[in-house]
Amino acid sequence: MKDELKILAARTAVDELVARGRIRSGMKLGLGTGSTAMPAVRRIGELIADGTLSGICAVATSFQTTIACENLGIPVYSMNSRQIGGSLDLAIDGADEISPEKHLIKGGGAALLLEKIVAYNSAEFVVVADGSKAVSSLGTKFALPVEIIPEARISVAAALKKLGADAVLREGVRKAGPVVTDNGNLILDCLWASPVQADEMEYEINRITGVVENGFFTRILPSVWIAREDGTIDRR
Ligand SMILES: O=C[C@H](O)[C@H](O)[C@H](O)COP(=O)(O)O
Repeated sequence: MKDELKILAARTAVDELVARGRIRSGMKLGLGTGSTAMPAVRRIGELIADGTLSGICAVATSFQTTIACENLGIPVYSMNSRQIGGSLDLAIDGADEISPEKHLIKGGGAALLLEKIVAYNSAEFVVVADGSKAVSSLGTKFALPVEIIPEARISVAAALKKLGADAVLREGVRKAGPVVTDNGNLILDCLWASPVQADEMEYEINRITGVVENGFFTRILPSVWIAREDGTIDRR
């Protein structure tokens, strides 16, 4: 059921954005990571294949999405390429949690760094999700991913403790040892005993030496498509 809702949110968002001209031929698009972003990527691939969209230049936010784009025939470029020039027209992605003020937690798939570079350098940011992602507050349920330089594992965990967070090193699944991100870093997953002010915490965590990025996304206001269990779409 949840998978169907993810597909519904993703496809509805892409189709409405195309119908309203917010996704157009020739655009530079950021493509997110994860099980909800993927059907959006697939839909964009279909619209390229049937000729509805042409001249799309995409930036993928992970190896997973890069491989999907290769399979779907979506042209992928680096943010630094001449075609992209460091900024995008629109980025579309999933989220792990969405607060009422549309602050996000992202990075459940450890792709937060490139996702944030892409989102924060896009003129428009679109988030697609199933209803389970809409929450009343952030910090106490889904652990905030923090990408760190491996050598700073202990010192960053201690600094996060001073910010009230219990930080746990993310372990690999079907791999001995920790998760290593696409950028060669580690992930600390952080939980607080009570809800946190995400915009302040996004800033404070990134001041810790050895932190590369954290999964709070508060500095760009996304347009959100959430598929509810009854099959309706909540647009925020
Ligand atoms: O690192 C992964 C990303 O931030 C994902 O967009 C996020 O974890 C949501 O993933 P999913 O749509 O699979 O729940």
